[in-house]
Amino acid sequence: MAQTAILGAGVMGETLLSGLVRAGRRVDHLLVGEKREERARELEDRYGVAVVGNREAAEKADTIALVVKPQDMGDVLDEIAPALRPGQLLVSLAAGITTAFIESRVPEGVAVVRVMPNTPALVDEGMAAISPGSHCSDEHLAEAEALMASVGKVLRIPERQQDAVTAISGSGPAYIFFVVESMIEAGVHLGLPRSTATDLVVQTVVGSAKMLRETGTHPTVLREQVTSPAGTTAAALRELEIHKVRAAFLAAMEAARDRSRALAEGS
Ligand SMILES: NC(=O)C1=CN([C@@H]2O[C@H](COP(=O)(O)OP(=O)(O)OC[C@H]3O[C@@H](n4cnc5c(N)ncnc54)[C@H](O)[C@@H]3O)[C@@H](O)[C@H]2O)C=CC1
Ligand SMILES: O=C(O)[C@@H]1CCC=N1
Repeated sequence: MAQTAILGAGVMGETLLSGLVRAGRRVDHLLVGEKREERARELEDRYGVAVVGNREAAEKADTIALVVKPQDMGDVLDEIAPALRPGQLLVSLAAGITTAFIESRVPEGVAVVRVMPNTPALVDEGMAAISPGSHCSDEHLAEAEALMASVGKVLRIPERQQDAVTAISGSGPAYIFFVVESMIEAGVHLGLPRSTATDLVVQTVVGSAKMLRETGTHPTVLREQVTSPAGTTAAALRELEIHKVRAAFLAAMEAARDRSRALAEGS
């Protein structure tokens, strides 16, 4: 089977690595490039995977996942470019970085796919949006799709939508965790033990997400089903409207989209 390399094994790189291992990918078909020595040893111990230099990983692998921070992408591409050959596939998971930027730094004929993943991939419930670069065959795109499908759902989108997608599903888990934190704190203010509040909130979020997915019912309808006339939910939702939570989400996601665009310009 073809070799896959993961360059940058932080939060997202390890998430992808662990997902591929769970999905049955043989460890001797995987290579990791990781700058931090201690982190490299940790991954070798945990997965039995070979951690090698970026250049060696790029020489040996057919598919190379780039999972470093956007600010480190230029350096990594400059390091591996001399080892790359036409037909290899680069799959970038970095926010903001365009396929054009990557293509401009690697030999012609190297295929590039841009992906926006998210951390629920750690429990095989990831949401990844993928877009092909300009020299990417259907086979290359299918290969990138299969890579990400090992840790969740995959959607093919035009690259111009990637900044908006980053603001929704890429950063989205953080918004949900923020809501969860806020609800737990509120529960504590209402006098519940923290552990009770945590159990209540986590199961409520999981149950609500499952309803959305399994019933396919519009969220507005599901919300109305909970909202009795002159009841408790109506009282709570009025406060959320007064505090402009809907507008706050719009502003937050516009800021995330704009930040993704700025990352593309190297800031
Ligand atoms: N964490 C998240 O929720 C998401 C992250 N991403 C993207 O994934 C990428 C990685 O993000 P995280 O894993 O959160 O960051 P991280 O900081 O946890 O991991 C980056 C890793 O790359 C390593 N690294 C840096 N320079 C290197 C080099 N020259 N060679 C080899 N390794 C090198 C670092 O030591 C670190 O372990 C970013 O581009 C980010 O935009 C995308 C979607 C979600
Ligand atoms: O915050 C970030 O820049 C990365 C990209 C999407 C989620 N985390």
